[in-house]
This record gives sequence, C-alpha cells and structure tokens, in this order.
Amino acid sequence: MTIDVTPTEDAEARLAALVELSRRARALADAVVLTDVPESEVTAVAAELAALTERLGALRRESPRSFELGPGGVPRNVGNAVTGSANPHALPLVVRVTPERTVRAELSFRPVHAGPPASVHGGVSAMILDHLLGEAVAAAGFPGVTGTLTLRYRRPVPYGEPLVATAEYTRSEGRKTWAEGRIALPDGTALAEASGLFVTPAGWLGRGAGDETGSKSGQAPVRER
Ligand SMILES: CCCCCCCCCCCCCCCC(=O)SCCNC(=O)CCNC(=O)[C@H](O)C(C)(C)COP(=O)(O)OP(=O)(O)OC[C@H]1O[C@@H](n2cnc3c(N)ncnc32)[C@H](O)[C@@H]1OP(=O)(O)O
Repeated sequence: MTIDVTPTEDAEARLAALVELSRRARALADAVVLTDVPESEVTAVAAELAALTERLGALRRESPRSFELGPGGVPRNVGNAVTGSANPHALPLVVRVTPERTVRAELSFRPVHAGPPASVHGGVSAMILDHLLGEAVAAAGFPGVTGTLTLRYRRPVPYGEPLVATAEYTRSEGRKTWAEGRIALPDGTALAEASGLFVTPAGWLGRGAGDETGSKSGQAPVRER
C-alpha cells in the first residue's frame, strides 16, 4: 500500500471544495429518491446533471483518492466509500477510537439507503459494519482485509434517526483476527450485529504499519504475531 504525503495549502483548499461538492451530491441523491416534481422537471434536471457530469469529467484521475497524510501527518482516506468526506457514496462515517481501542461512530442513514419499506437496506448495514470491524482490528494493531463477515439482523434499521455503531477486536491467531460489532439505537438496543474474520495480507507484515496508519490517529501499529 502506498500513501500520498505532504498536503499543501492549495491541496487542502481543493479538498475542501471536493468535500463540499460531495456533500451537495449526497443531498442531490436524497432529492432524487424523494422528488415528486412533474416529469418535465425531472427530465430538465437530468439534462442539467448530464452537463454537470461532463464538466467534472473534463479532467479525470485514474482512481479515487486513497490513504494519504493530512495536516499534522494524520492519515485519512477521503475517497473511501464508507468514510470518505470527498466520496458522495460515503455517509461519511466518522470513526473514533476509544481509549480502550474499541471503535465507535455516531451515524444517521438517509433515504438513499432505503431497502425494505421505511428501513435501511441490509447490504448497507453490512457495509458499515464491515468497515467498523476493519477499523477495530486496525485499532488493536492487527489491520487486515475482510475474509468473512457474518450478520444478524435483529430489527429493521431506520433511516433519518440517530444511531450508534461500535466494534471491538476479539482475538487473533497468526494473520487472522476476529472482531465483533453492532449498529444500535442510542439506548443500546441492537439492530444489526456482525462478526468478522480479517486477514492481514502477508505484504503488510514487518513494515511498521504504524508509520502509515500513524500513532497520531490513535491506531496501534501492526502487532507481533
Ligand atoms: C500496512 C497498512 C495498514 C493500513 C490499515 C488501515 C486500516 C484502516 C481501517 C480500514 C478498515 C477497512 C475495512 C474494510 C475492509 C474491506 O472491505 S477489505 C475488502 C474485502 N476483502 C477483500 O477484498 C479480501 C480479498 N481476499 C484476499 O485478498 C485474500 O483472500 C486474503 C483474505 C488476503 C487471504 O489471502 P492470503 O494472504 O493468501 O491468505 P492465505 O495464505 O490463503 O490464508 C491465511 C489464513 O487465513 C485464512 N483465510 C484466508 N481467507 C479466508 C476467508 N475468506 N475466510 C476465512 N479464513 C480465511 C486461511 O485459511 C489461512 O488460515 P491458516 O491456514 O493460517 O489457519
């Protein structure tokens, strides 16, 4: 994994503009799924969007931004589908590492995440939990990629309401690490629970991932196995 370095003031200003663009794109997506304006208006807006898409596409990167060091050397992943502030697909989820090295995120799903009537698509909940479990194993010093993810959907997950997602490392064996997590109501009532097995790719070992994920982020470096 490579990591981009040294943000400049110009680059930060450009990123702020991209973050705002993504925020507006998210609002647009919600407006699309909820709109009830006449068909002629829908058609007119679609034409305007086609023109805007062409303007943005005039200069393209090969792929979204990935891990990079932000101001103060703090790692970030602004293009990530779950946490990326510059990715319209992301909530974006803001994950905090607790002093006990568990992870926690306060979140609220939006209409664009709808699946069954009045509730969030199960795959969307799975995506959030996949990421959160991945953050938990990384926070414990065992970063890896998802090998298996098991979900138990206990109650419908609502959108438009404050929710809390938490996860924690449970154990590790060789390159395999297990974690558990859940999405819950603020009173702790679990709505969806997940357990997962993460595998540290062999290439990630022995290279001091702490240099990349950074102790400044509160994440532990890769632990000895
Ligand atoms: C250094 C920088 C760090 C930065 C850190 C930042 C972290 C900041 C937080 C980010 C949080 C992101 C969280 C989202 C995480 C995704 O969404 S990741 C994307 C989804 N996952 C993938 O794309 C993974 C695709 N699969 C693969 O790349 C490979 O199959 C794997 C998982 C790396 C395994 O390949 P491998 O290294 O060749 O492993 P292999 O030697 O076959 O097996 C090793 C062991 O694992 C077991 N195993 C392998 N695969 C599986 C499986 N699927 N199920 C069960 N067991 C398995 C094997 O049985 C074996 O066990 P033992 O025999 O040792 O007991």
